[in-house]
Amino acid sequence: MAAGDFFEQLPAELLLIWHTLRIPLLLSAAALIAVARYVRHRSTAIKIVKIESPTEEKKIELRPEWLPENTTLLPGQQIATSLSKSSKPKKVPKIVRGQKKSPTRAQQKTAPVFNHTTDKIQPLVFFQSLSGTTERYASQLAKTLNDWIADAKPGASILEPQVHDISYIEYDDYFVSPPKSEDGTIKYFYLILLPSYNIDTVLQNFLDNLQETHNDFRIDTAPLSGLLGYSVFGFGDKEGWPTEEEGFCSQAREVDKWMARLTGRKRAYPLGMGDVKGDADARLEEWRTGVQEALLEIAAGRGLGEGVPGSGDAVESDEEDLDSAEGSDVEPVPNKPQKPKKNTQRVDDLEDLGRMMNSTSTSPASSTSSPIPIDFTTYTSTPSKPTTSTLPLKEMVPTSSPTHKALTKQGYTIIGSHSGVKICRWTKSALRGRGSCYKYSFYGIQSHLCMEATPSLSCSNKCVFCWRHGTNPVGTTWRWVTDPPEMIFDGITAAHYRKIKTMKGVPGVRAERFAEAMRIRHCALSLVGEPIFYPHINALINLMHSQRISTFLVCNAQHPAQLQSLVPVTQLYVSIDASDKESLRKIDRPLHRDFWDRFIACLDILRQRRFEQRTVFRLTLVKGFNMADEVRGYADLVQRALPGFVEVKGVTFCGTSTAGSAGLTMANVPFYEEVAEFVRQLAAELGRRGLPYGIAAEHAHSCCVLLADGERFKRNGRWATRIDYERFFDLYEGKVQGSRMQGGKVVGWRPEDYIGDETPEWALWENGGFDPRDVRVWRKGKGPKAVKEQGEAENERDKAVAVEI
Ligand SMILES: Cc1cc2nc3c(=O)[nH]c(=O)nc-3n(C[C@H](O)[C@H](O)[C@H](O)COP(=O)(O)O)c2cc1C
Ligand code: SF4
Repeated sequence: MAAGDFFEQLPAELLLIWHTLRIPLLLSAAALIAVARYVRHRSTAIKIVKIESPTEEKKIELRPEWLPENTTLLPGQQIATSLSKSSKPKKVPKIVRGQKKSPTRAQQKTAPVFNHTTDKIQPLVFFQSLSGTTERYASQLAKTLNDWIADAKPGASILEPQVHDISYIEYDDYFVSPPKSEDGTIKYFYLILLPSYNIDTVLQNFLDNLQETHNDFRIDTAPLSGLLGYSVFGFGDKEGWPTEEEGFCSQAREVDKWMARLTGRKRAYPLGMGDVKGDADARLEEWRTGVQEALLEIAAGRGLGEGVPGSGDAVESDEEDLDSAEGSDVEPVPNKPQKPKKNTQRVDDLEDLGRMMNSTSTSPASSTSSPIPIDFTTYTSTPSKPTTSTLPLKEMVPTSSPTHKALTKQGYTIIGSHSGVKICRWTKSALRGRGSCYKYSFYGIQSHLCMEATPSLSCSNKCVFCWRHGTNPVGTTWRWVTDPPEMIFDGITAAHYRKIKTMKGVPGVRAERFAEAMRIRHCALSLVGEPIFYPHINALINLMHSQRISTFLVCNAQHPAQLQSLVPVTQLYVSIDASDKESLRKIDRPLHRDFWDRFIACLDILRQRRFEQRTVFRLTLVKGFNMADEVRGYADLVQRALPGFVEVKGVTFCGTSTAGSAGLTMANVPFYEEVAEFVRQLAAELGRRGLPYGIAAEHAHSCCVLLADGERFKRNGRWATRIDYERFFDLYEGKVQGSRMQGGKVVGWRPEDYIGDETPEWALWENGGFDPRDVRVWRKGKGPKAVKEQGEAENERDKAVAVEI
C-alpha cells in the first residue's frame, strides 16, 4: 500500500478500533479516575486526622519578674499554708443547691402567717376542660402529688390535694376570697390547669370573673393574698398556635397574670406550658417537681423564699422591671443619648469589661503586706526566695469594707474574700424567653445555663471603660488571704442557684427554662478583676470541668507566666483593647511598667497554644480611643497571635465618675454600623495579608461581630463556630481520644475536635443574630413601627440596637 493510501485509510481504521474497544477503554479510564480521586481524598483525610501540632520556632522567654512571687513548690504541688482556715477543702467537688433564707420582712408582712408546727397546706387543683385532655392531666397530677406527699412525708403538713372543675364551682367560694377552714389552721395553695380556646367558651367567663374581681372597687385589689401561693400550667396546641405571639396557651398566660394581681404577687412557681401534641408530659412533670419544691419551702416555714414577691402590679406589662429582683441592671443602649445618671449607672455586660480600677493609694492592695506563695509551679526558672515577712495577710475584700457593701448593693455575691458571682441580665432575659447573649448566637451557650463569676476581684489595670467606682483593690502581685478552690466553687454555684431562684416569681419566666437553669452548664470566668491572678485557677477550672461545666476565661494579657501554665479551658480569651503601646497605655492604664512586653508575650503564648484550645481576641471599641486608624495595628496583632476568633464589640457606657475623669462620654460609644464598618475593614486587611479570616456571625443587639479563621472553623464551606460541649468533656475525661499529635503520638485534643453545629442561619453576618424562637420585646412607643413613624432610623439593624431592651 502506498503511503498516501495508508494515511487515507487511517481514520477509518482508527474509527473501527474505537468502535470495537470503546467500552473497555471508557471503563478503564473511569476506574483510573476513581482510584486517583480516592488516593487524593485519603491523603487529605489522613492529613486532617493526624495533624501534628505546629510548634512555633520562637521561644517565649518568661522574665523572672513575670513569675508569681515566691514560688517554692515543685510542679503540681498545691500550697496549703496560705489557704484561709475557715474552709477545709473537700475531696469530692459537688454542685451545691442554694438554700433559701428566711423570708424578708416585706414578705412576712404580705404572706399569710403559716405556722409550720401547727398549720396544714391544702393544695387545690383547679382545671377547666372542654374535650377532656386537661381533666385527665389534672386528675393524674393530683394522684402523683398525693403519692409524693405519702412517700416524702413532708412533715405531714401537706394534705391530700383536692380537685375542682372550675365550671362547677362558685367563683365566690375560691376566686373572690380564699376558703377558710373552721379552726383557721388550713391554708390554701392553688394549682390551676387550663387549656386555651380562641373562641367564646366557659374559659372566657372565668377570665372575665378574675378581671372583674380585680377591678371591683368594693373588693380589695388583691383579695386572694391570703393564699400561700399559686402556680398555673397551660395546655395548648403548637400545630395550630405555634408561638406565644400566635396564641399558644394564651388563656393560661392571662390567668397567670390575673392571679398575680389578685394574690398580691404570690406566684410560687413560674407558669408552665405544654404542647398537647408534643412535650406536654415532660413539661408538666418538670413543673410539678418545681411546685413540690415550693410546697416543701412553705411547709418548712420559709414561705415563698427570698425571690421577688411575684407580679401583682396593676399594670403588668413587658416593661415590668426585673431589677426589683436585685437592683438596677439595665445596660445603657449604645448610641441612645442618655441622661447621665448618678454613680449607680454602670456597664452591665461586665464580662467583657472585666477589669478593675482604682488608685493604688486608696486600695487595700497598697498595704504593706507581702505577697504570698502561689502555685504556678511549672516554670523552669529558679524561684525567688520565700518571703520571711510575718505580717498577717489581709483579705482582698473584707466584709466590713466599702467595696463589699458597694458590690453587694449592685447584686454581686462575694464568696470568701476575693471571689464574686452575679446573675447577668442575659441570664434573666433567657429565663423569660427574650433572647440570650451573643455567646448563644456564636457558640451555642444558652444564657440561662450560664454563670458569671470571678475568683479574683482584683486586677492590674485601670481601664477607662471599667464600671467600677474606684473602691476596688488593684495590684501587681497577689498579696491576700487565699481561699481554696473548692470553697470558691461551692460558694459561687450555691449563690448562683440562689439568685436564679429569686427569679421564680418574675412574670414571664418560663417553667422549663427555670428548671433547666438549676443545672449550670457554663461559666464565664470574666466578671470583673483578673481570674488568672488567683493562684489556684487551674484547680478551680478542673473542678468546673469535672462537673461538666465549660469554661470561657477572659484575661487581660498582663500575666504571661500564669497564661502559659493555665490548663486548657473551653475557650481562652485575651482582651485586646488597643493596637499599639501608647493607645494601650491610654485606655487600659496598666499598673505594670513593662505592660507592652507582657502584652506581646501573652500574644505569643496564645499563638503557641492555639492548637490546644479555642483562642479568642476580644476587641472592645471605644471611639476616640482605640478605633480610628488602628485597623492595620489590630491586623498586626492578629497576624502575630493567629487566634481562632476575633470578637469585636462596641463599648457600653458606664457613666461612672471614673469614666468621666478618664474623658469617656456617650460620644465614645460607637454606633453598631461603625463597629460593623470597622470589622469589614479589619477583614479586608487580614484578607490582603493572605490570612484566612472571614466575618462569621453577628449579634446586633449587643453590638458584637465575630471574625473567625475560615480554614479551621468551617464545615462543608459553612461557618461552624459553635461548640460541642459534651465532646469537650469527653476529651477532657479521656473518654475519646483527641487528635493533637507530636512526634507521631497523640498528646491531647485540638479545638477542631470539639467543633459543634454549624452557626445557625439567623446568627450569620448580616442576619442580625436574634434567635427567632425568642420573643423580641420593645419599650412602649419604640420598636421598628414606632421608629418608622418617627422617621428616625435609617437602618433596620441600627434601630434594633437603638431601642430594643
Ligand atoms: C376551637 C379550638 C380553639 C383552640 N384555640 C387554641 C389557642 O388559641 N391556643 C392554644 O394554644 N391552643 C388552642 N387550642 C388547642 C387546645 O387548647 C388543646 O387541644 C387542649 O388540649 C384542649 O384541652 P381540653 O381537651 O382540656 O379542652 C384550641 C382548640 C380548639 C378545638
Ligand atoms: S456569657 Fe454568660 S455571663 Fe456572659 S453575658 Fe452571656 S450569659 Fe451572661
